[in-house]
Amino acid sequence: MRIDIISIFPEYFAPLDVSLIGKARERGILDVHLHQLRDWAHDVHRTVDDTPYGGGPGMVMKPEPWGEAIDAVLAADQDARPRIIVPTPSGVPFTQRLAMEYVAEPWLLFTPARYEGIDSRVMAEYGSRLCVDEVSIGDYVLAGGEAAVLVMVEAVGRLLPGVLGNARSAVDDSFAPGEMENLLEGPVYTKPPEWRGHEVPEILLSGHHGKIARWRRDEALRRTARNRAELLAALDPATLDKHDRRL
Ligand SMILES: N#Cc1c(-c2ccc3ccn(Cc4ccncc4)c3c2)n[nH]c1N
Repeated sequence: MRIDIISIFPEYFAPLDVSLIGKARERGILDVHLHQLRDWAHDVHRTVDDTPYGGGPGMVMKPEPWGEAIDAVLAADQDARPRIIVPTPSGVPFTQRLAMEYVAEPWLLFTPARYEGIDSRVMAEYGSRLCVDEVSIGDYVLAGGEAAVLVMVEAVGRLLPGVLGNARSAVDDSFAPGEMENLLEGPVYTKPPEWRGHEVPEILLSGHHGKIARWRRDEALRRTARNRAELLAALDPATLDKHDRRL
């Protein structure tokens, strides 16, 4: 997978050099290209923003630098087209299901903005011939889109084949479509078996895999009911057995 990111703060993406995503890049599973938007702002001050038409607070990012920057990225491979992802508080929710959709794409282009966002004509221009998604990582307001891109790149990158390794499957993740969709993962434990008077639940030491699976599902349902009761309402009744309904 290729990922391009255009930003006025490319240094914001240093975390993509480390850990899971960093290793995926070293192994050639993921290819990340960072671009400084100001390289396409040609005035002496390399200006990328201006006052909003119609008045109002803040500044809006000018269309010209973005258009030239996106054109330059598209020119990198004229036989392919990236899916463009625009982080914005006004976007559709970024979910595990959307992450799974994105991991199937060979090329993603993220356009994290600052100020009040990008002149709307930019995505109108590319939306006529490319897939352009406006996406939000949650119902709170950030100062810009870079943190959202870090979140999305990690959520998508960890799903790439070979990144999590054989020891870990994304199938068991909270929210993963299928059995875990709309369910939170339950508690986890490791050695020692007793720590400051707290013991590991006996069932997890039993070696009885069927009972352990049942216990984990019960704990997932309990935690979901406690922390995200609204998700229970969205549970597919077909995935609930009579034991679940007893809880
Ligand atoms: N994804 C996502 C986001 C953002 C976000 C993303 C991109 C930009 C660019 C600029 N801003 C600042 C801003 C713009 C408009 N209204 C208020 C603040 C951004 C915020 N905030 N909250 C989220 N969940």
